[in-house]
Amino acid sequence: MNALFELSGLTVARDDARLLDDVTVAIPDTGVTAVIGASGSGKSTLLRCCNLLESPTAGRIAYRGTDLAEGDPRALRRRVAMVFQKPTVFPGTVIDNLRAADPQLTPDGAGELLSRVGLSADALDRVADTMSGGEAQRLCLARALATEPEVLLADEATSALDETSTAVLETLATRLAATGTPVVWVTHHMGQMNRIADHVIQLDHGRLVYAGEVSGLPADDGPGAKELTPGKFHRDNKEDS
Ligand SMILES: Nc1ncnc2c1ncn2[C@@H]1O[C@H](COP(=O)(O)OP(=O)(O)OP(=O)(O)O)[C@@H](O)[C@H]1O
Repeated sequence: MNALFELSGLTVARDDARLLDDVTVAIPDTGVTAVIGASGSGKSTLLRCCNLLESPTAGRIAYRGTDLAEGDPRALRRRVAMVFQKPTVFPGTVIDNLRAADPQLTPDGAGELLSRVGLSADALDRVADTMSGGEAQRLCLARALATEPEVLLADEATSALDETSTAVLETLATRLAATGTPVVWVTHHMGQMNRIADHVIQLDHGRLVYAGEVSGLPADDGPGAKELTPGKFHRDNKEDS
């Protein structure tokens, strides 16, 4: 299997706590990989390491065979785009936001990006901070796609969104993956994992507890399991069963 990201002994320690503890795993270079686990299990930290927003205390990450520590973080982030739980729009209009990622973007190109995330091209001249949370998140996704990234990382990107916006983002993720742009998607929701993911990485207290296909997850966590309750995602937690 070709690895998109290869994590070797990845450890992140802060204030005597191990946010990630000796995680060794290869994230496949195809499809959607869901990163799951209870609140505080280290999902965001893992994703942030993949984008050089966080530095490991020990271990290494290779991106398509090249050690991330050897690269330029800004150049990497154009190739490995990331969207976060809370959308952050820049001052100015929608097209200003998109041009922050690609200064050469034409109005037609910008309209095309908006249509990919289910926003109307009429929104190009809207003041970005007047958008609803769901619209702002879609704009952030369009902005992330403006650099034509090789990979999309999404950290709980739909957790504050309504069903319509969630469905748009999920569809986009699976389409991106199907057209050669792998997606790594942090989620609390087993339903969402089942809808979009091909592969899963499961963390528990900073440690890797499962990596593989969705169908191979243990019954408690696998297809059909109920939604995760933050802080209650442990296979041996009888309250969850
Ligand atoms: N800079 C830091 N210093 C100390 N502890 C931190 C720091 N950043 C995160 N943590 C702690 O590390 C743990 C892992 O955090 P992380 O955000 O990676 O988990 P998560 O699985 O993404 O959680 P959630 O699902 O709630 O977003 C948490 O207990 C968090 O409080």
